[in-house]
Amino acid sequence: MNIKIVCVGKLKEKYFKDGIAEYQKRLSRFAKVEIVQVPDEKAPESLSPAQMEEVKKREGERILSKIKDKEYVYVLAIKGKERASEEFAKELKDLGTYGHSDITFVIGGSLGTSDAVNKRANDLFSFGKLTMPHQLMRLVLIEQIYRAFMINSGSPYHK
Ligand SMILES: C[S@@+](CC[C@H](N)C(=O)[O-])C[C@H]1O[C@@H](n2cnc3c(N)ncnc32)[C@H](O)[C@@H]1O
Repeated sequence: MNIKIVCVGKLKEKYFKDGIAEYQKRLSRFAKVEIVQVPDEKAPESLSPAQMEEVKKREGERILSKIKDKEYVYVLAIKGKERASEEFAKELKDLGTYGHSDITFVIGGSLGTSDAVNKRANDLFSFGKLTMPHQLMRLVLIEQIYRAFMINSGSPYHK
């Protein structure tokens, strides 16, 4: 399975980089995991609603340019569908069984994802109602992907 995580902006903190690298290494026996970072739109702190939409639109265009038609796309969104880790694991297994070998996850920038990105999603995936910083979300997501593979392999990692 080929897993791609498309995200906005460069990771700055070493502790995030180290955590993500650790799970990427652990996942390498199950899947090829690629992390694609698109540039964030430089903008002042205070923006009008129209300017915010414009930032999301521009970042969205960069995100969409990294996604091919054949990819099954989960867009991470607070208002998406929540599921348990076991349900997510089964979904990933089923996607593989039914011929989806290219799975892409999208994490929006600090303002979230554009309508165009949300429309491209095969699934809007919520990790709960809490708003997480997009950089932390990368680490949480990759751990959950690893957990899903461990569940599917019957490992005691998932208790
Ligand atoms: C800082 S959040 C954006 C907040 C923005 N107000 C919104 O509602 O989308 C940045 C990105 O992290 C991801 N994210 C943050 N918290 C999340 C959650 N609880 N579930 C799913 N994705 C989340 C989403 O991809 C989001 O676009």
